[in-house]
Amino acid sequence: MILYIIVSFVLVFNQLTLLLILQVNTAFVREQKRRFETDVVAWSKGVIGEAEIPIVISGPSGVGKGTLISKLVEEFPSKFGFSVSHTTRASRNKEQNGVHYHFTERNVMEKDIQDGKFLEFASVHGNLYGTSIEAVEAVTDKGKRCILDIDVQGARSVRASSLEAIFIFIRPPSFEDLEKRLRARGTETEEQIQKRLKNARVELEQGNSPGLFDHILVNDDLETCYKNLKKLLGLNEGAETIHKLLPEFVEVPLEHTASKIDQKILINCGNAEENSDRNTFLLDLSSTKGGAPGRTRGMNIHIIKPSTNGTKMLS
Ligand SMILES: Nc1nc2c(ncn2[C@@H]2O[C@H](COP(=O)(O)OP(=O)(O)O)[C@@H](O)[C@H]2O)c(=O)[nH]1
Ligand SMILES: Nc1ncnc2c1ncn2[C@@H]1O[C@H](COP(=O)(O)OP(=O)(O)O)[C@@H](O)[C@H]1O
Repeated sequence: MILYIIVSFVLVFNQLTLLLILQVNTAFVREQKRRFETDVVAWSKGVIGEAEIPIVISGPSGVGKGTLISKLVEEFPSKFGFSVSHTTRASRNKEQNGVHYHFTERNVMEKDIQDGKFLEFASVHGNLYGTSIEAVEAVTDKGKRCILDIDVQGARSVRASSLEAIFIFIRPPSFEDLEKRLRARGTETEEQIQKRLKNARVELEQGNSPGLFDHILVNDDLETCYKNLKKLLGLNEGAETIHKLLPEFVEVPLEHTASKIDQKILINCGNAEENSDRNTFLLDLSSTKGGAPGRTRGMNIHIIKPSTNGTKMLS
C-alpha cells in the first residue's frame, strides 16, 4: 500500500537522527486526505518552524509573568510572539478575545482537545486552559520566537512532548508580595484570590521539581528581573546566551513518493540519478513518541546516503 506523508519544513536533526514533528488526524491532515484521495498519515507543518525554540514561562498567579512577557514583546516585536491560549474562564475588563486569550466554551474546547488541536492543556483554578498547535504555529510561521505563558502542569506536558523549549519559572520575592500584587491587580474576586493563593503554594513547590525548569528568576524589582530575563535570552551584549539552539533544518520537497514496509516509511525526493546525498529519508514509525493521537509527536528519521559504489547506506 502506498502512503503519503506530506512534509513541508522537515525538521530537525541531531547529528544524523532527525526528529520529525507530526500532526496526526488533525483537521489539516483530514483535509489533505480528502484532497489527495489517499491515505495521508501525517502532516508536519513546522511547529518548530525556522524560529528559535519556544520559551515556556510559568509561575504562580500574580507573580508578573504577563507583565514580563508584554515588556519583551513590546521591546522586540519582530523577535518574539505570544502564544494565545484558549481558556474557558471569563474575560477580564481589558482583555481582548484573540489577543490575550481565545475565550471559549468548555464543550467546544473539550471537542477541540479530542480532535487533537492542542499541544497541551490543563485545568487551572477551576477553568480549562490550553495551547493549540495553531497558536504556536501562528507565531513560528512569522519567524518569531514563541512565548508560552502556561501553568506548571502545562510545562510538564510540554516537557514530556516532542516540542523542544526553554523552561523558565518566575518566583515572587515572598508569598506576601505575591498576595499584595494579586490584590493590587484588582481583577479577581476574594474567592478567586483565595483559590489562586492556595494553588500558588503548590506551584511554588513544583517550581523546584528537578529537571522541569531550566532557569528560575525572582521577580522582585521588575526592571531587574526583566534585565535578567533578557540576559538569559541572549538579548544583552556580551550576555550569557542559551545554548539549546534549534538543530539544523532539512527541507523535503512537497513532490515526493513514499512507500511503507512494516514500521518504516521510505520517502524518495528528487531524482535518484542525481545522486544527491539527501534525497531519501527513512521514517521509523516504531519510534513515534509523545502525546495522544492528534498531538504533536516526534519520530526518528534517517537519511539514506548513496555510497561511492552506488549502494545506499543508512546513516
Ligand atoms: N497549561 C496551561 N496553562 C495556561 C495556559 N494559559 C494560561 N495558563 C495558566 O493559567 C493560569 C491562570 O491564568 P490567568 O487566568 O490568566 O490568571 P493569572 O495567572 O492570575 O493572570 C496561569 O498560571 C497561566 O500561566 C495554557 O494554555 N495552558
Ligand atoms: N516586580 C514587580 N513588582 C511589583 N508589582 C509587579 C511586579 N511585576 C508585576 N507586578 C504587578 O503585579 C500584578 C500581577 O502581574 P501579572 O503580570 O498580571 O502576573 P501574572 O501574569 O503572573 O498573573 C500586576 O498588577 C503587575 O503590574
